[in-house]
Amino acid sequence: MATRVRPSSKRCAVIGGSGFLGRHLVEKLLDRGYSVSVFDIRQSYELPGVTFHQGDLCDKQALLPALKDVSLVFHCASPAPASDDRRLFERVNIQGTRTVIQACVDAGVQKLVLTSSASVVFEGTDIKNGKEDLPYAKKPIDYYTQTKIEQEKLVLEACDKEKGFLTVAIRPHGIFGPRDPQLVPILVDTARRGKMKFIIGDGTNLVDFTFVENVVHGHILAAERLRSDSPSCGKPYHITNDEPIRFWDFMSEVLVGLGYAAPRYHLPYTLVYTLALLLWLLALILRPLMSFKPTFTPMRVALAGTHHYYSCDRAKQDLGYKPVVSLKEGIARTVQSYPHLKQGA
Ligand SMILES: NC(=O)C1=CN([C@@H]2O[C@H](COP(=O)(O)OP(=O)(O)OC[C@H]3O[C@@H](n4cnc5c(N)ncnc54)[C@H](O)[C@@H]3O)[C@@H](O)[C@H]2O)C=CC1
Ligand SMILES: CC(C)CCC[C@@H](C)[C@H]1CC[C@H]2C3=C(CC[C@]12C)[C@@]1(C)CCC(=O)C[C@@H]1CC3
Repeated sequence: MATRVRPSSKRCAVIGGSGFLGRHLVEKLLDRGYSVSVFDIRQSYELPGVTFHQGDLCDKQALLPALKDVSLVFHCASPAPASDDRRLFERVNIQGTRTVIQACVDAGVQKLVLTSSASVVFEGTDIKNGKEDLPYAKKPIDYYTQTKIEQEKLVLEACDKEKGFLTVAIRPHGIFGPRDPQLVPILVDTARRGKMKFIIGDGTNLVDFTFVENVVHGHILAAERLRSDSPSCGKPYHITNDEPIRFWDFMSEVLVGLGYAAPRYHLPYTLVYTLALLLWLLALILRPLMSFKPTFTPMRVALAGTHHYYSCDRAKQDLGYKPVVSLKEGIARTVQSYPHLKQGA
């Protein structure tokens, strides 16, 4: 009888490995002695120990070679939230994730770790110390979040101990750090256009921002602790810095660190949210004629003006998680990594 060769436990694949989080994850996996296969629609770097496979994750035939002899897969690919493209999110995050699961099963992969998002429970209203048992948002704030919910459900429901296919989801929030293409660049662009003078609301709302290395640490712990007898099978885990900070203090620290002025003047939350909603509707109506992207989208205003921070107690208890980089150090390292975004550069 032919015996199936069990893939090496030190060989893994990172789908979305060319992205911000994906690349940090790949670098840490290499440090820890893994050999890594990256699957992404684009290739953004080269590293010894990494094999690149370029393709669309919606294509199972393209995925399979990247999963050959791999026992562990990290799925951290997604279209950028700012694209606000419903069809693209549905195709990649929902149908594509079904394809990823099928490809993993066909290739004999034993563990799948999904990068979900803490936003799957966020509806635009306050969440204080939210735990994983909060229900999924019934009215998600955008298409991105809507499809991240469906994606997480698909991955967690696919966990099958009998068949030896184990899954877990990590829910980070507000990832920042060197090479982030989103948070700091958008913030600096807004400041350079003179639009970062205002604080939305009273400025006291607490939010989680998570240094990328802590997110990576959470993913690796989840993967290494995932066994058929572990409590994490088929479960989601919040991974944050565990240091909620006032949204506007975080923005101010980054801006001041890069030489820009901190926002000072207050605007009422409801007024800004209503204006953002009207602008978003206008952009939607005018889309066939012209394209414009408002900076203050309803999603960003909701994120900037409400409390939303999450408890990591479950990750601490089941995974032994503890942040490895403090918020203070994370901000300092991030600011230092963007010399080209400094005022006057
Ligand atoms: N950045 C943040 O604050 C947060 C991000 N997340 C999640 O973390 C994950 C990683 O996000 P980032 O690194 O920030 O984004 P990113 O945009 O830097 O990386 C995503 C990667 O996915 C790839 N990708 C997109 N569509 C693909 C497709 N059809 N086939 C193959 N590859 C494809 C992109 O090329 C890119 O390299 C995503 O799943 C995102 O939803 C969750 C919470 C917060
Ligand atoms: C213009 C300013 C009011 C805001 C500038 C900063 C924002 C670009 C970021 C502040 C919070 C960030 C965030 C995300 C993207 C970037 C911000 C809106 C996510 C939506 C990324 C994807 C997720 O899963 C959740 C994140 C929440 C926080």
